[in-house]
Amino acid sequence: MEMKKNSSTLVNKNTITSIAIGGFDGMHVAHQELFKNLDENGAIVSIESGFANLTPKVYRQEYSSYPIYYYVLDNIKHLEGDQFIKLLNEEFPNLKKIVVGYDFCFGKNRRYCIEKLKELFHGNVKIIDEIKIDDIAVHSRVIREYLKDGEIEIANKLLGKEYKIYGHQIKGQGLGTKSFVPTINLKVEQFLLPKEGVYITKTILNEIEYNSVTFLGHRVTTDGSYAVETHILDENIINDTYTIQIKFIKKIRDNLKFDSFDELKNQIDKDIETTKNYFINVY
Ligand SMILES: Cc1cc2nc3c(=O)[nH]c(=O)nc-3n(C[C@H](O)[C@H](O)[C@H](O)COP(=O)(O)O)c2cc1C
Ligand SMILES: Nc1ncnc2c1ncn2[C@@H]1O[C@H](COP(=O)(O)OP(=O)(O)OP(=O)(O)O)[C@@H](O)[C@H]1O
Repeated sequence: MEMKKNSSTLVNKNTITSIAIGGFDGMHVAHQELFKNLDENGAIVSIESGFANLTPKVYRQEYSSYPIYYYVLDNIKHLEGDQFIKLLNEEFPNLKKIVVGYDFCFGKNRRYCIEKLKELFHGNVKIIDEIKIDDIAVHSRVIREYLKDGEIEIANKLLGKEYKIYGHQIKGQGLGTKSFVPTINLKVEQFLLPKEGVYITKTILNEIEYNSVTFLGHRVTTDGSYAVETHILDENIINDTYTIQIKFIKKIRDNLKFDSFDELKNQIDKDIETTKNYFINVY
């Protein structure tokens, strides 16, 4: 069967001797634990469901030095167990070891799981027990729920890093500089956005990381439209970069509707103070 592989991956598949298999959205702590069990000729086999929104496909390689090969779930989900293993052996002719988690299942109707994998693959099968942090099982779906609740600190713990999104600059209402504070307005695609509210963040422009405070949500006080806006602290940035990255650190408050621009301005000033104090105390 014709398989789509990551065109940016230049490693010859004949050299690969071990693989980790899964969805790998988030490249979280448990995923990293799987990767630790790969040898130096290891690779990541990423099965694309089309729903990844923590680390959408093109952003995933950043989080591992092992080459990632992508397979579209729809192209392989009809396979019987032996056909799936045959495919892996054909794709990676020198495959000696497969690393998966305790809940890994594959093939038609996910009918085949760990025992079948051990039976069908003639090599080393390494199973990773369920990884938990502070008694919370680490899974992409669990991390998504924490982000949707604005629980960034827990999400980041499970991710093993600060949750980061990519976006590009768009024009805002033009109100910020005039009435409030200057902000960079972003258009974000593919990434899950945390709950509406105000967050302590870091913003990366041209590979330089700045302390920042970010609002995301419907601008209920002004035009009501959905916005992602970041204010860089203590810097007068003329931003000419197309790609902007935002790392989320902590939620300060919910999105609020104010009766006047003055009240919103006061609150934004307080948010900036809160953020500055955070960076002074933590870094
Ligand atoms: C730190 C910060 C907090 C904000 N909080 C709110 C808020 O609680 N409610 C709201 O409607 N808009 C909030 N905003 C968005 C402002 O309404 C927005 O910056 C203003 O409309 C200017 O938009 P513009 O950059 O498109 O001109 C906030 C903006 C910042 C930078
Ligand atoms: N907490 C965990 N402990 C051990 N292995 C895990 C854990 N989470 C995922 N894995 C393993 O990592 C690989 C990638 O799986 P997958 O991307 O589906 O993980 P997930 O985070 O559980 O995703 P989802 O929440 O969407 O099910 C699989 O082999 C899976 O068994």
